[in-house]
Amino acid sequence: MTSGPVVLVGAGNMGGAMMRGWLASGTEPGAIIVVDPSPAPAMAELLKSEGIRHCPAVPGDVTAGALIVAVKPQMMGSVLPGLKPLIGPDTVCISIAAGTTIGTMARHLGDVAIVRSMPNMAAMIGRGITAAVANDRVSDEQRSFANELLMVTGPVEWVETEDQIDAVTALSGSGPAYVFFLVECMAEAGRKAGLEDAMAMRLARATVSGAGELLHQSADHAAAFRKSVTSPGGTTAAALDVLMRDDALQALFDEAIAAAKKRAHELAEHG
Ligand SMILES: NC(=O)C1=CN([C@@H]2O[C@H](COP(=O)(O)OP(=O)(O)OC[C@H]3O[C@@H](n4cnc5c(N)ncnc54)[C@H](O)[C@@H]3O)[C@@H](O)[C@H]2O)C=CC1
Ligand SMILES: O=C(O)[C@@H]1CCC=N1
Repeated sequence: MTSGPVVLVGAGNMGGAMMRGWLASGTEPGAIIVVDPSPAPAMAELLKSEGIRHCPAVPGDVTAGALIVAVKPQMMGSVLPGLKPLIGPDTVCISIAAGTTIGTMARHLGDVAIVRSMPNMAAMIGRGITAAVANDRVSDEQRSFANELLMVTGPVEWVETEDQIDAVTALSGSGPAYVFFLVECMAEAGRKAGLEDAMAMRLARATVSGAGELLHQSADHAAAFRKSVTSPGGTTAAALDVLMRDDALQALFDEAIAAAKKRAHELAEHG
């Protein structure tokens, strides 16, 4: 099954992160083929320097061992039909696109082995988290091959239903953006509290990345960390009283994640 090359369709931010992960984990450049009509200059340079075959259009002489589709969701409908020639009886097709369902992929690609996955942007530094679901055409061997290809950007969680992938998209797929916005909000609040702009941003960034690193390095519950920052009657308690009042922040997150999940369903409908 692994005899065919790994064909990456779309070498942008996410596809590029995966490709760099494959190279770092020892995949031979000759075992990778990239299909992308307009890769960014840095990516085009990397393909050249690594000696990775770059095809601006789908090649006619390749049967993929794994086919990884990493184009924008809105492109999926126009890109998928052209990928059929890359698929042989043993190919496992892996999508990382938000929203596009296994059903939509099968409509374009045929009754083939399909894994729908959702990584996140921290894949770019090998610190992502990916969830994946497989259709019933995926063999154990194909599933472990897919797992190997996905885990180069961080841990992989396998879920049972596609509905869960939409929830994953809303939580961890889009999640880095919520954290970046949190940094922006904290910095702005710090500025209003009297700090100079750039310093407020430096403090907010370092706070969020440091807290993230604590979570990364320890298995302790987030609530346990929160409690150890919070002295009774102290400054943190005063701030948390505001953030937790009437479940304010929780209610906002409930609404935000439900909106993202709904959007994933809408993207699926337009697939
Ligand atoms: N950016 C993120 O944080 C995350 C993105 N995703 C998913 O990953 C997918 C890709 O997103 P990004 O990497 O951010 O997008 P991107 O815009 O950085 O990359 C897309 C790439 O596809 C290429 N492309 C365009 N038309 C093509 C075609 N016909 N054939 C082959 N390649 C083509 C573009 O040249 C570009 O290099 C999306 O479906 C998105 O839902 C999933 C998780 C996180
Ligand atoms: O915003 C999006 O649609 C994609 C999916 C997860 C992160 N970015």
